Parts: sequence; structure tokens; C-alpha cells
Amino acid sequence: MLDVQDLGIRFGGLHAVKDVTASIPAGQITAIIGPNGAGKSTFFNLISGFYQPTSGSIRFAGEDITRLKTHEVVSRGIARTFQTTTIYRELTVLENAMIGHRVRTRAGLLDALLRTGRERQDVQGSRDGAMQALTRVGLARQAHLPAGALTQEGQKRVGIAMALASDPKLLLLDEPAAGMNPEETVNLMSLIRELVAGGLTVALVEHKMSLVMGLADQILVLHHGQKIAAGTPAQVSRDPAVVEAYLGSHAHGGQMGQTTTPEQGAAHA
Ligand SMILES: Nc1ncnc2c1ncn2[C@@H]1O[C@H](COP(=O)(O)OP(=O)(O)OP(=O)(O)O)[C@@H](O)[C@H]1O
Repeated sequence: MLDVQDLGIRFGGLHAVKDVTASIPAGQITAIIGPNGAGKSTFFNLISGFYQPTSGSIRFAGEDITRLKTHEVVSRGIARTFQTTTIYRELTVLENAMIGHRVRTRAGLLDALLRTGRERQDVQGSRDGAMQALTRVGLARQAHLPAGALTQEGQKRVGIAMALASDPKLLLLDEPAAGMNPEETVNLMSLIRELVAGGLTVALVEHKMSLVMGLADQILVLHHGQKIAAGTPAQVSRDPAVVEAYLGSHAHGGQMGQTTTPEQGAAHA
């Protein structure tokens, strides 16, 4: 579904992603893992058009999307969630999902101001699309609650619904289980499995190895911006380069990609 070839981006002297060639196959769950600062979020930012690569190419469903802007990438069928929850807490769950849907609608600002027929049609379309997305994540009955009133897990689902409302073919999830307890993490895994069973392709960046190993069909491992391994969870977990990368990062304070806070560091010491 998505192929990147020699993909790279530099920030000044730092090569945050370097010469990455990889594929995200349709209908599967691909996890992108690596120690802190490995380039995982930057890789997502490149695929979703937030950053323009300084080298290489990105093809999605046979089309070269390397130079497309974010909204153009979304309209081709790639949507993403963010590491930190980016929902509007004061708005209702439905309004949040509608914001996600509006990215794909055609009415412009003038239509919105003049309340043209097209705008009214689009609002109705957004409402329908948003309700479908909320149903997919199990939030249809909470549609009219303020998003801020939901649990942490519920708010994560709102974030996923916002991405689903643009009706993507490929969904990118950036640390979906961050801040979730084990029970919520299991629920999230079931949701992701259901979405994939319904035809969606998912790629996720995640530090929680239980989730990655239990969910991913294939794993791409980045380290210092470069691909060091790719394969099934079983293949990757016994790959010497991967073990070395994680052990190395552990020696410097990281733990299988987990952020070590100063307090934790002091506790270890
Ligand atoms: N906009 C930017 N400008 C400059 N440097 C950046 C920018 N975005 C990312 N970087 C740098 O690129 C490197 C990779 O960062 P990135 O956030 O992609 O890593 P990551 O694997 O997602 O890390 P984490 O697991 O900690 O979220 C880091 O050194 C980071 O400081």
C-alpha cells in the first residue's frame, strides 16, 4: 500500500531519518519501533506530509505522494493521530469527529460564511461521516457528551475517530497506548484488530512492547534514523542488531524505547 524508497530528512546537521526503504502492506498492522530519538515520529511526519523529505520518495497506492501537502495526503487516504491527545475538550465528541471529516469536504470559507447549499450539504455529510467514525470506535452513544468528560481511553478513541472521519485507507497511530493502563491497552488492541478486520491498514509507533508483539504483523525497527531490521515480531525480537540497539539505549537511560524520567533514573541509581 505504501512504499518509501531511500527516504530521508535532515534538520541542519542532524539526519533524523536516513535512507529508509520500507513497505506498509495493505490489510496488515505494521509497527515502527526504536529507541528514543530513533526517528519514528519524524518518519510518520514524512509519510503524512507534515515534513517534506530532503531525499527519497513515497508512493501510496501506486501514486507518488512525496511532495504533497498534508491535506492532499489526507484526501488520498492517509490519516494520523498524534502522540499527545489533540481533541477539543469543550466540544462534543460528535463535533470533534466532524472536524476530522471536514478535511475532506469541498466547501470553502466563502461557502461557510454565506451558508450556501453546498455548505449545508457538507455539514450534513460531515455529521454522517463523523457518526460512522464514532460507531466504528464504539462511541456513538457518547456523541453528545463534551469530549473532556470521557475517560483517557474514551478520549483516545475520539482521536482515532477524528482520523477515521476522513475515511482513510491507511491509519497512522502515534503512540496510541501512551498513558493507558493494561486493561485500556487490551481494549485498544481489540479496537485496532476490528478496524483492520474491516479493511483498514494500520501503521503504529508504539513503545509498549506487549502491544507491539501481540498486535503487529510486521515490525520496522529504526535506530539513529536508519532501518536496522524489518520482519515479523519473532524475527525482529531475535535480531542481534535490534537487541544491541535496545541494550545500548538501556545503558544510556532508555529501556526498550521507554522514556526514563529523571525521577526514574534517580530511583534506578
Ligand atoms: N522539527 C525538528 N527540528 C529539529 N530536530 C528534530 C525535529 N523533529 C525531530 N527532530 C530530531 O530528530 C530526531 C528524531 O526524533 P523523533 O521524534 O522522530 O524520534 P522518535 O523515535 O519518535 O523518538 P521518541 O520515541 O522519543 O518519540 C531527534 O533527535 C529529534 O530531536
